[in-house]
Amino acid sequence: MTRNMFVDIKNVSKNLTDFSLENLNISFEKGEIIGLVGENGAGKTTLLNLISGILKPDKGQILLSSNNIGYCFDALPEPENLTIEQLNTIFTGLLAVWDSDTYFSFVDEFKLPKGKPIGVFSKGMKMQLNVSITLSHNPTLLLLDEVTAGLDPIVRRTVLNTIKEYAISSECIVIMTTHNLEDISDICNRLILLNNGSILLDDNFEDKSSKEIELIFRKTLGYGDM
Ligand SMILES: Nc1ncnc2c1ncn2[C@@H]1O[C@H](COP(=O)(O)OP(=O)(O)OP(=O)(O)O)[C@@H](O)[C@H]1O
Repeated sequence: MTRNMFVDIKNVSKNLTDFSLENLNISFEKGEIIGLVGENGAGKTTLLNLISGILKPDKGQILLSSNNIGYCFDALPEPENLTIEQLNTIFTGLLAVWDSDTYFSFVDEFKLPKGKPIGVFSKGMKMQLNVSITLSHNPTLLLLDEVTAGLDPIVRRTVLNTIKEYAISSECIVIMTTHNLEDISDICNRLILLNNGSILLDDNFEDKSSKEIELIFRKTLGYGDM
């Protein structure tokens, strides 16, 4: 699949009560898997919310090549009494782009039970379902907010591999926030470090270890070596 995809953020500012993101300029292109890192409160989720349209910029504009966005929040937002099968029925009715076959292929890959209420799922199962839903409407832009937080090493690896495979086969843009620098090392090819609403570092890379990324992170933020 070849698609001409971009996200273009131009002179964007957003003021929240005690936080502001000032005059942000940045672009993303197809094939990029961007790791968005920064300390707690740096503005990572705010930036994802601006890109997705959940938040509107006070100034500037955000241009997207497509509105088919897959936004995976850090918790499963669907009602807990529903089952995987019922969710399929709902999304089939709601979304013209919903692909049931893809949905059930992810559900089967993750070995998730289709008839149980999702509220009884473990954290890892919920995140695997979250990812399955996010990838089942052929999104051209994936926004992933801390999708590996609290996952055991095996589930984390499965989730990351699934995201990477989707990113490569669909040539979409992935923007992923994480506090785990191994996630960046494992699947990303671009690192963005946000601090207090500003971009401190924007680095394209191949094959960097999480240790090397941590050193860059610490150096850029002015912390000494460990
Ligand atoms: N709706 C809102 N109204 C007011 N302030 C907000 C709102 N949403 C976020 N903020 C503030 O904006 C700042 C950035 O929050 P954000 O969630 O974007 O940070 P983050 O980098 O994702 O943090 P974390 O790593 O802890 O998840 C914080 O100070 C937060 O309190």
